[in-house]
Amino acid sequence: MNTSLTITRPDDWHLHLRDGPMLAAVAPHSARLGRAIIMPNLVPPVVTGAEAAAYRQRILAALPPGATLRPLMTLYLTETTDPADVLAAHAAGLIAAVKLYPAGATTNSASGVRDFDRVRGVLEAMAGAGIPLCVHGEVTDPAVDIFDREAVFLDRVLEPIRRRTPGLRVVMEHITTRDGIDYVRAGGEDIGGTITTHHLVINRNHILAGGIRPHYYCLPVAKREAHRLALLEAATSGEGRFFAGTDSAPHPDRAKESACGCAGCFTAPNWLPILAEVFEAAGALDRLEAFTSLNGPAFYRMDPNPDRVTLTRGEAVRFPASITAGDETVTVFDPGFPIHWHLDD
Ligand SMILES: NC(=O)N[C@@H](CC(=O)O)C(=O)O
Ligand SMILES: [Zn+2]
Ligand SMILES: [Zn+2]
Repeated sequence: MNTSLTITRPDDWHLHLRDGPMLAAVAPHSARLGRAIIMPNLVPPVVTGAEAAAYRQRILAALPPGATLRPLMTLYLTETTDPADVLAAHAAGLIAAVKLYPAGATTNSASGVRDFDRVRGVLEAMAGAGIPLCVHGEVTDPAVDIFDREAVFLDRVLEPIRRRTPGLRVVMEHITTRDGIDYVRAGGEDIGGTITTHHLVINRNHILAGGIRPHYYCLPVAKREAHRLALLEAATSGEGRFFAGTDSAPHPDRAKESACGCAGCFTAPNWLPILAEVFEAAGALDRLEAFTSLNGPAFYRMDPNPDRVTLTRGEAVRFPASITAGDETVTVFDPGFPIHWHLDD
């Protein structure tokens, strides 16, 4: 049995760092990554290149001394986004991607896209410049069952967009279904997909059986076990088009433990040890590095990080159940089984 594993320093290709006191509290938990794609769904959202530059400075200021994390900024796509601003921000090295939220699909998505025809010009400009579009892939049609919203999005929204925008590079974020896995697999060189740690661990029973568990509620909502197994198979396959994006999405406990609890799991403190445990159980520890450290940069056309980290297996590790952010507490994702791996100092 492996007792230690040295891999290229991991990246996180989907991370929410928030702002203000929450940013100050959560940023240190991602400080030892190589890079992270920073989600722009602040209130108000990060829409322009200038806003992304300012947010990047706030993130850097929140990181502890010696942090290795390099934030890769994204812009929040709106129906009034200016293609020239996107191109300029990308050309200046300020942004790595643009994020598409269907309006109303998830946390802080009210400024997102309602009419996809209105973003045609931006998407064509992005295709021309090779700028990836990161997609929250769920339809918002209230007539569609919440467990079907990802699969329906592929047919109704994503496939038409990709067909009429040749060359557009797309990351299907936080895939939760076998349909999503199959779509990305069949989609050619221009599409990749992130898979979260929590979706490799929980299915919908974890949220709903034996009492409602708000800390397992995130969007897209976890699906039935067969889907989790499809995600696990894809993540551990080593295939280049699948890579780790934690979607670590901290919310105050007060906002989650509520009659209308908000969506998001906070995994930044323990996602890598959990992944090591999950890959070990699947007999795929030798493919962890591809998922956390190699496939993502290859899709984003970047080099892997130049340095390495070591994970060590030992006694079960106790992670804090929650952290403090200003006056709030934020519960850390509990995988529900012991974790024996930790990241060495
Ligand atoms: N995943 C979530 O459940 N929540 C994310 C938004 C998102 O990534 O959809 C958040 O910002 O809280
Ligand atoms: Zn999302
Ligand atoms: Zn997210």
